[in-house]
Amino acid sequence: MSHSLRLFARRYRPCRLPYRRSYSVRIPGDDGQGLRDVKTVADLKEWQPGRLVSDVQLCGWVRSVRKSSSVRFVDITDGSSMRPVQAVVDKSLAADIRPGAAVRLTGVWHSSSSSSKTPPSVESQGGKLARSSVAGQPSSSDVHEQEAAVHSAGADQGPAPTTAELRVSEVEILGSSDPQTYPIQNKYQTPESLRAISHLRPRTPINSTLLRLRSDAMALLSQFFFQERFQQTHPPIITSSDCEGAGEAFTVKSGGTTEFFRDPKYLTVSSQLHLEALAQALGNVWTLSPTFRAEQSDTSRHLSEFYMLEAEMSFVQDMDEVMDLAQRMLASLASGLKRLSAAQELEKHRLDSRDPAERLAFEDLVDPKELQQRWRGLTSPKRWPRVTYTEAIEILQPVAHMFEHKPVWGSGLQSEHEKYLAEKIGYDEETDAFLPIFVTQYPQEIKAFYMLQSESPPPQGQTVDCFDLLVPNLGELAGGSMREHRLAQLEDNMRLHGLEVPTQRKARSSDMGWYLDLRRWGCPPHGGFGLGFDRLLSYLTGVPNVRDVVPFPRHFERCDC
Ligand SMILES: NC(=O)C[C@H](N)C(=O)O
Repeated sequence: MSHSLRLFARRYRPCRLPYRRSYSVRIPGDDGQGLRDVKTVADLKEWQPGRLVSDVQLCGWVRSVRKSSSVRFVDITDGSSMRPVQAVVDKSLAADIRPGAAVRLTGVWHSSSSSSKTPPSVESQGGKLARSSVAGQPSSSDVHEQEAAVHSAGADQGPAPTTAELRVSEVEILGSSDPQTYPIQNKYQTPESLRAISHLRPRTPINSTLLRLRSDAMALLSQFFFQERFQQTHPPIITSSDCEGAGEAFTVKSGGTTEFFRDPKYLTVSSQLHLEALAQALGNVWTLSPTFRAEQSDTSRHLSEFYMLEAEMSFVQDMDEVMDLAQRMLASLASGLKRLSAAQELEKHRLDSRDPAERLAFEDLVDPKELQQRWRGLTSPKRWPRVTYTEAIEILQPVAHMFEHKPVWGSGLQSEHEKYLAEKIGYDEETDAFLPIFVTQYPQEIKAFYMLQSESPPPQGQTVDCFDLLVPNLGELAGGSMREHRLAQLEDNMRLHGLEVPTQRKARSSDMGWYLDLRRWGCPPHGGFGLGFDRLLSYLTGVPNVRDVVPFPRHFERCDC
């Protein structure tokens, strides 16, 4: 090594980065090397070091404050668990600890039985008595009272067993809050009223848990596809085509007077066409991307901006393989979620909730028995039922009087039909479960131009190799198909659907020439599906309105912040 190189090497010798904790909980002596894996409130609540530990630092938001004559019982959350952790703060230090405030508290962590001051019974705004569970000790897990709502009561009583808590010696207010104006109340707030404050809604216990479940689901899906050797890809959001057939597109406009991209462009209604291009290079691909539809449907199932999970498989000839993948993916997701805290907390705290406001919030969700039937169906080892569209119409026609729209071969299935089929065909008596069902081979005319014609259509008319995945209450959760991979047939399909078939490839073309190109060079048989991620979450959690599983919902006439 030359002298100058040696000097350079010495000067820029790699050194260990100084370790800075960026977690909400800090345990003294933890050098970040994983000696103690206590990083969040969720970890802290579980932590049983078997001794008192001083200088524990806890950052979080105050969920509630309860008063006794000498101390304040403060519930602190950092968003990592549905239930807060309890901090006990001397009255003299607690003046600015208010619901909603961001704080850093330092103190001694007690995780075993010791003597402590016993707090009062507390009464909520609604006048209902909120009880604590452990020998009269307020526990972070069962009462959530606004400071303003709490009546100071009773003298201190003798020693009692305690739950885990931080006995605080130092208080820092990192972001103050005025409880008189703070819109998140510890009383029941309807889903509609919370939707009007979507920037604050995630601070409520159920909504923050739903967002954690959403995050868990994304991680599990990434893991699933990674193990299946699918490549995760990023198809574009701005696209040149609005004629995919999936729904009304939003047009993209810049502020200026000229057309920014020369031709009109749109927000994507589905990543499928671009995924097909990527699948022809990478094999099997998937994405979980924002998708936009300008439909004016003001229903509990529709959003203008939603996340769609789409997968595309190359060298697949049999649509059963695509449906098998969809089933395997959902089963793996549901069983993975069951092992993680967000789903477990939603299930457990629905049963053990003592706070009247929280109980009311849980009552807004689908009945727990039905929810269990859904999860049992999703994780069932049985193959989910598969019926053709023609068979589905035959099932629906004898009960046509039950529906507003007549089930007729050649027309699309209405959501009332889909829900009926899902309940009728999907219910598995043996396991008391709702298996999702696949309805396959719809008439060609009512489906998108890219779908492959079925080889043996029914006498009623031509069908295509496609499927919809239906579940009770929600209807369509996913849709997929085999794609027409032959150029001439694809062009015919486009004409049949009234789409212009581009004759020449033009530079910067906004037509479908690029999509036809894919058929010109090495296009194997392929197929895939798209699944409404937000709908899936609403199905899994029992949240009846898809607007409540999305942090910032956008839908017809609403795009608040
Ligand atoms: N990737 C897919 O198959 C989804 C389909 N393009 C749809 O929008 O329903």
